[in-house]
Amino acid sequence: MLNIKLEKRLGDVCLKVDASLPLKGVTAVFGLSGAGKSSLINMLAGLVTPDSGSIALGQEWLFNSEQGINLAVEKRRTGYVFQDARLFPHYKVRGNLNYGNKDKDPVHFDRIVALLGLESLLERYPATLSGGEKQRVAMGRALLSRPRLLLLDEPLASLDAPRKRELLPYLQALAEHLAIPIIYVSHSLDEILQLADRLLVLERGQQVACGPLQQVWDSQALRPWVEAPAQGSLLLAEIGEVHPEYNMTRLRLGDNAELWVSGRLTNVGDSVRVRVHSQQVSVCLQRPEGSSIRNILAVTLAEIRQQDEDRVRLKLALAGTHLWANITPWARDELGLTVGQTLFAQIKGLSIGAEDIAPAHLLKRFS
Ligand SMILES: Nc1ncnc2c1ncn2[C@@H]1O[C@H](COP(=O)(O)OP(=O)(O)OP(=O)(O)O)[C@@H](O)[C@H]1O
Repeated sequence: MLNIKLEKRLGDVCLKVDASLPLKGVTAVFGLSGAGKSSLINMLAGLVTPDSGSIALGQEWLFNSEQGINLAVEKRRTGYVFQDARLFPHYKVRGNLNYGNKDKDPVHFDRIVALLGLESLLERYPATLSGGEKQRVAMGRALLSRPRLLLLDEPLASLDAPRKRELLPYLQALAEHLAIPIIYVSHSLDEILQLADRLLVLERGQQVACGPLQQVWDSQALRPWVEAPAQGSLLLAEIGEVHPEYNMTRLRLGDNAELWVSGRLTNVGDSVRVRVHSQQVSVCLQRPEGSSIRNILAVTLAEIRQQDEDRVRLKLALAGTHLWANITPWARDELGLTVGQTLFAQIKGLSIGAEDIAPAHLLKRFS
């Protein structure tokens, strides 16, 4: 495990983290600006010294205040990728990749180049690369030093939306193939959904949650920062078949429940996690007939929570998990909802697209 137990005063903020992370997989660190995300990974890298605590990577102490251990940056063997790629403009991509890399193993070099799709870029200068390509080179350089821990500080933050979409599959490939812990700082839940299998949430330096993504997503920890339209449930599903006539795919949820989503997912049998926006879920007392809505699921009302003046959140038990629906207080009163009753949840097929579906290989492996 990567065991982190740290305290550090940073001006008005006291950063306090106590987390135990697996030695594989992506842990996203989420929090508002100033929450302490960068300070945390700077402490893991050895760039900032904690006031007290310890960091153990497997059997080795990187830092232990009681034992007086504080491994130097270069001895920690962490790879660090910043928001901007920080490449040397006068070196070609090949030179940038090899910079500071004493290990000249060509097999390792080729593997990293292939993983990040850098083959055709090797003889180009950074000035000729897109923002996404530069970040791929920065990741390659970090990985060529064979790090034991990879730290990514909002690597997509400086990119526009198309470049972000272009880089995501490479990050997903890293998450799948690297057998080291990856700490990914982000304040984008979309990115976190696509990449992370664990989530650590910081609020003004305090760790308010740390655990498997689905668990933290479902807890109250994220609620204060997620605007109502972005609220949603994360469900685990298995890809079923593509519709023979329409551009839609069936996902299997368990207990014979299924969900039709937009688009064609052809990896039948693969596990995915799927986000269902709470605003896109409505409920009926009887199974509706003649509806345009493709997904009508029998659910049990598990909880009714008044979120604010305008919104009531319903927790709906379904196939061993649950789904959240946002409705108005008026609808709650008119339907006379009570906990324990059977309802029919309706979810538009069009409301779940590619950006809501992410591979769940890591989640499956570590759960
Ligand atoms: N050396 C320092 N001395 C005093 N205060 C500091 C120091 N370093 C960081 N801080 C403060 O600690 C808090 C956390 O900073 P940090 O950069 O870690 O936050 P962050 O979550 O990464 O924010 P952002 O998303 O804006 O990058 C901020 O209020 C910052 O001003």
